[in-house]
Amino acid sequence: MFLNRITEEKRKEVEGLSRELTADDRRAADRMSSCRSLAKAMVKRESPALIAEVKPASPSRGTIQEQVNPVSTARAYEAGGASAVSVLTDQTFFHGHPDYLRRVKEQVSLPVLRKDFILHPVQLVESRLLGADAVLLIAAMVEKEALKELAWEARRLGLETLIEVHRAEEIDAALQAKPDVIGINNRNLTTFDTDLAVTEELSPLIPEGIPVIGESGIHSRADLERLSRAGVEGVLVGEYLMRQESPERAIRRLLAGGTGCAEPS
Ligand SMILES: O=P(O)(O)OC[C@@H](O)[C@@H](O)c1c[nH]c2ccccc12
Repeated sequence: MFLNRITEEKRKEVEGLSRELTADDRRAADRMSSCRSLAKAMVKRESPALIAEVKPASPSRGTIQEQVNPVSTARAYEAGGASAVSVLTDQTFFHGHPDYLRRVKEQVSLPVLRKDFILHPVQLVESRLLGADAVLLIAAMVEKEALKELAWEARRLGLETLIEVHRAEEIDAALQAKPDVIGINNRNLTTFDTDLAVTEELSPLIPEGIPVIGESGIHSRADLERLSRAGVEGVLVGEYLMRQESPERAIRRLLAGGTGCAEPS
């Protein structure tokens, strides 16, 4: 199962990081601060706020974009009107890279979300050093107490948290960890089935006052409107944007209406 494989892989990375990060690195992370807020960027205007993702590949789709230039992609996202950028830093399954995040943070002025599989605090220190403003935590990946501790440690380091749920049973653990943003993943990380109905079912179960975003499987203006009707403040879009010749125009179309059709390539 995918989550088990990824957990195994991440445990190895955690061992490496624990050896590599020096006491100086850890002190530097403690002193860093961020002034770009993902949660504040999720305020609802006419259409939901858009988090645009730099996603070179995925386990369900294989390679999405062969030659990725994370900086020009993120710049195009910003120019098109995205409210935040998400950067996959996992190399093994998503062909991302930690350095992509560092470079994107330097070159765009939007809040930057680190998309990876975090199960140990040392990955939060690394995220802070890379310049992440927020990190993804996946409720299905860790026990309830561990989720709380990771979220607490993230906050201590000045990182916001996007806590992701896919099943109603995970919502309580997510809320107890006091996330800055809740993400409802429309994709099941075991079967990779993706269904926008997941956001429609779970969104009413989340109390007011915390920004909610719908994640995965958004390919058109109609999809975005559907999630907007389900009450989300934001949406997270990866593959669709990575396949567009002009991600900038694609975002404009998603946010401003139009046909929602993919551009001819
Ligand atoms: O490419 P899509 O279908 O637009 O999905 C983006 C994003 O939601 C997806 O990449 C994602 C959601 N949760 C994750 C957790 C880890 C890695 C990736 C993800």
